Amino acid sequence: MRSTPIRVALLGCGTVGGEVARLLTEQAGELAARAGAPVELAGIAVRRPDKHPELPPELLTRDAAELVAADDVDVVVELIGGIEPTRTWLLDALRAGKSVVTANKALLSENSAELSEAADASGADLYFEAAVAGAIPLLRPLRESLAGDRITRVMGIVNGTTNYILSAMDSTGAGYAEALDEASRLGYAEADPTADVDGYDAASKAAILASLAFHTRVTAADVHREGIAGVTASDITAAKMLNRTVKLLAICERVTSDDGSESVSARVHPVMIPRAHQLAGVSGAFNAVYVEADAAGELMFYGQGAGGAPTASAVLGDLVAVARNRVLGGLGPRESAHAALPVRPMGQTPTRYHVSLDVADRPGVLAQVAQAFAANGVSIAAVRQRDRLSTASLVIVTHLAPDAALESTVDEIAKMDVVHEVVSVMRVEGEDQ
Ligand SMILES: NC(=O)C1=CN([C@@H]2O[C@H](COP(=O)(O)OP(=O)(O)OC[C@H]3O[C@@H](n4cnc5c(N)ncnc54)[C@H](O)[C@@H]3O)[C@@H](O)[C@H]2O)C=CC1
Ligand SMILES: N[C@@H](CC=O)C(=O)O
Ligand code: NA
Repeated sequence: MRSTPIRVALLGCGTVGGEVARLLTEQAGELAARAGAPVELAGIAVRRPDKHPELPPELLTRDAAELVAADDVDVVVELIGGIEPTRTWLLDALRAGKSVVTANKALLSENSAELSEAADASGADLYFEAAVAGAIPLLRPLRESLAGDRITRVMGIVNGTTNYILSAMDSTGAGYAEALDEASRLGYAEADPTADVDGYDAASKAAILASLAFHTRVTAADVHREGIAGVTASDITAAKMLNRTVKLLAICERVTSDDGSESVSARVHPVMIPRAHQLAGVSGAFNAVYVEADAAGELMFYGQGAGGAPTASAVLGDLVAVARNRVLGGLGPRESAHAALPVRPMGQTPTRYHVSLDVADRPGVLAQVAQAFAANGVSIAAVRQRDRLSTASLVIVTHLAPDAALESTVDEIAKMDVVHEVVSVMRVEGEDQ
């Protein structure tokens, strides 16, 4: 084993950073054996040193920029979050040839091109396994194991906080605010939990997944985003009546047009899925992601998607990889954006809708509603009555159609005199058994 240590600057010592500091210290011997050199903390940047009596005081600093610039730092592990000043610190580190390990999906989904270019220019590594689906090894399989395959779809639950809330609403009927408070207390939520509930966090992750899967630069701004704030008790009830449940999904697809041209679609929104679907059984802060590839077929990745220790596991895996590269003189995977596929707008993306309506109880109403679907070119897969005793409740599930056509159909229906209330509208995935 090499005796010269790999020196690590740790930026941030909160939920994830605290666990990284603990594991780095407790498992120093094991990590050194795996990395081929001792992996040592050079310093830890924190906001309030007095709040960290558990850490050696000589390691603590309030000056992250100075720590990043220190001559004896080889690797910067960033666990603060947000765009600035972290972007500047990480660019400074990479430009100085220091490798970076980060869990910061918000930053990566906006600035990964700039960060990757800085890493390439100086011959440094940029690793970010913890940024998507916490502990689950997902980005490494996409970047490395599947580098020889053609990925067509990546779909899954990538936000633990919203999954925790939706699971609670579905199983115990717990209130939204109560479940969110609990998710924050357990360390799953972002510092500002609107990033979770409004879908920003999942959209950042979708951008990272789509970029890696389709070898194309996709940013958070390219991802269609809807959060769970609009999911009502009526939606949950409507889903239950269809033997379905509601999940917030990130869906990244390679779409081939009739002329053979390819594009990328990336979206995050609530979806009704059958209870028999494997994603329906993923509850609490767990995440699960399906990957479909031409040769590999269907793969599923499942595990803890949030929380201090699970996320720290992914960070430490990256840190060992970076340390090994330093010891052996190699480099980790580089950005792969050669395909440069265009991003398809949501309106043109094929989706399926579930629409639940309260309508006037008289003959001809169903025909009138069905006509609105037909006029927009949307074909209906199934119609049933929500309440078996009344013809005044309709549940319609469509076949695939461009999302914009489905949206205009619903707008049209909502304005009809015979439609008393649009009880629930949600996209659907998966076939009923
Ligand atoms: N908590 C989780 O389950 C997961 C978090 N992440 C990401 O990991 C990163 C960290 O998340 P958490 O640990 O949950 O956040 P956190 O809020 O618990 O920790 C961030 C820490 O950074 C400190 N900090 C803020 N500004 C600072 C500055 N200028 N200098 C030094 N320290 C500063 C804060 O005081 C806080 O202790 C974020 O990018 C987050 O998105 C990724 C996956 C899972
Ligand atoms: N806030 C995030 C944390 C992990 O990425 C989540 O809830 O999934
Ligand atoms: Na991961």
